[in-house]
Formats: sequence, C-alpha cells, structure tokens
Amino acid sequence: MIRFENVSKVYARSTRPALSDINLEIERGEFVFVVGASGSGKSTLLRLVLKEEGVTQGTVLVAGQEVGSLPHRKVPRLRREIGTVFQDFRLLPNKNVYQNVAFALQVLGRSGHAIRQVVPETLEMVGLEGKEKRLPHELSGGEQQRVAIARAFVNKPPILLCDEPTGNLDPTTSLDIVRLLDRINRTGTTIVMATHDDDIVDQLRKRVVELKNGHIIRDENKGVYGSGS
Ligand SMILES: Nc1ncnc2c1ncn2[C@@H]1O[C@H](COP(=O)(O)OP(=O)(O)OP(=O)(O)O)[C@@H](O)[C@H]1O
Repeated sequence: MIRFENVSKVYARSTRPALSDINLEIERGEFVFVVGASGSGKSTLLRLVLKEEGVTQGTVLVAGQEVGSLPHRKVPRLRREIGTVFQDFRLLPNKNVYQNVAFALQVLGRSGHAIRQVVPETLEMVGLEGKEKRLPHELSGGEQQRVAIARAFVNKPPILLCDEPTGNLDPTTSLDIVRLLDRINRTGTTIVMATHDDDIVDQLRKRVVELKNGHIIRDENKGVYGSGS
C-alpha cells in the first residue's frame, strides 16, 4: 500500500538529511506506529506520502503509484485516498460537527443524498451522535479529535495518516482515540500514526518503526515504544 525505496529527503537550506535511505513497506490493512525523538523525521515521512514534500532521492509508492512522478493535477486524487489527522484537530471553527464532516464530502462533489446518509453513520461510529450541532469550541479536545477522525474517514479512504493525534489529549482520552483508530483499522483501512506517546504504543502492541536522525533503527511487529536495549 505504501512503499519507500531508498528514499532520502534533504530540505532546502538544510545540510543534514531529514530522512536517509529509507526502505519501508506497509501492507494494506496494517497499523503502524512511527516513533522517534523530536526531529527524527516522522512528519517528513508522512509528508512524502502526501506529496506535500518531494523526495530528494528514491521512490515513494502509494497504492502502486509513484508519488514523485505524479503530475500536479493528479495530486488531489492521491490525497482523496489518504485521510489525515493532526495533533491540533484543524476543524473549521464556524461550522458545527455535522457541517465539518459533511464539508469533506461536499468538496468531493458528493450528492446531498449521499451526504445525509453517510455523515450520521460516521458520527455514530466515532461516538458523536447527539453532538451534531455543537461548534468545535463547545467540544472537549477528545471530541474535537473524533470530529477530525470522522472527517478524515467519511469518504472511506484506504489510508489514514495520523501525526501525533493524541499530542493534545490526556492519557485516558488518548487511549479512547487510539482505540477508535484501531476500530477503523479493523474495517481494512491502513493506519500510519506518528507518535511520542509511549503508553499508547506499549498498550496497542502494533508494528513499530523507529526513526533516529532520519534512519530506521527498528522495525518490529507487536513492538513497544522503547527498544528496551
Ligand atoms: N520545512 C523544513 N525545512 C527545513 N528543515 C525541516 C523542515 N521540516 C523539517 N525539517 C527538519 O527535518 C528534520 C525532521 O523533521 P520532522 O518534522 O520530520 O521530525 P519529527 O520526527 O516529525 O519531529 P517532531 O516529533 O518534533 O514533530 C528536523 O531536523 C527538522 O528540523
């Protein structure tokens, strides 16, 4: 589903590579935690998948398509295949819960009929039924993140990229959010989650890819946050 072949990324005005010679294969339906210290390259890895940044060397493939050679006009189609969830939720502040999620489908040109069917289903799945009319500032952080997840998932993308989705949440709420992501993963969605949250990684026991200074130093199934070495 996602493949990195000998990928390096050096940002402009930077001497040290953010990623160096990364080889990584993530199969359809996997749940992968990407861990590592601040600056180790986690966000850069996600940005390359989205073509928010280009590679300096190597190849990134998403669903068999080479992202680097994708013409600009095809980037929106790539991004439709990939839901994104961030630490800071990024909700539209003047739209209510329902509208935030519906908007993601409106921009894809979905019919009103389809939207009226799928938005309530998705809000129920993430546990927000009854809160449709609330504005983001009337929700807790955990609820706001549920809206963001509903919005990312409402068009059923095959891939969900999550960059520190629990970074602003307390431990109990964080665990609820990751359990929700786990449930979404069980519907067949591939999930890649960059995180600093050791408790979450240790509890979920998924595949763990650890980055250090832009290198993969560990890739372990049913892994824990620290290598224990
Ligand atoms: N736009 C940019 N221009 C120049 N250097 C950048 C840019 N974005 C990131 N970097 C550098 O690339 C390296 C990797 O950064 P990245 O954001 O991928 O790390 P990270 O593991 O996601 O960190 P954090 O956990 O703090 O979010 C760092 O050295 C960072 O300073």
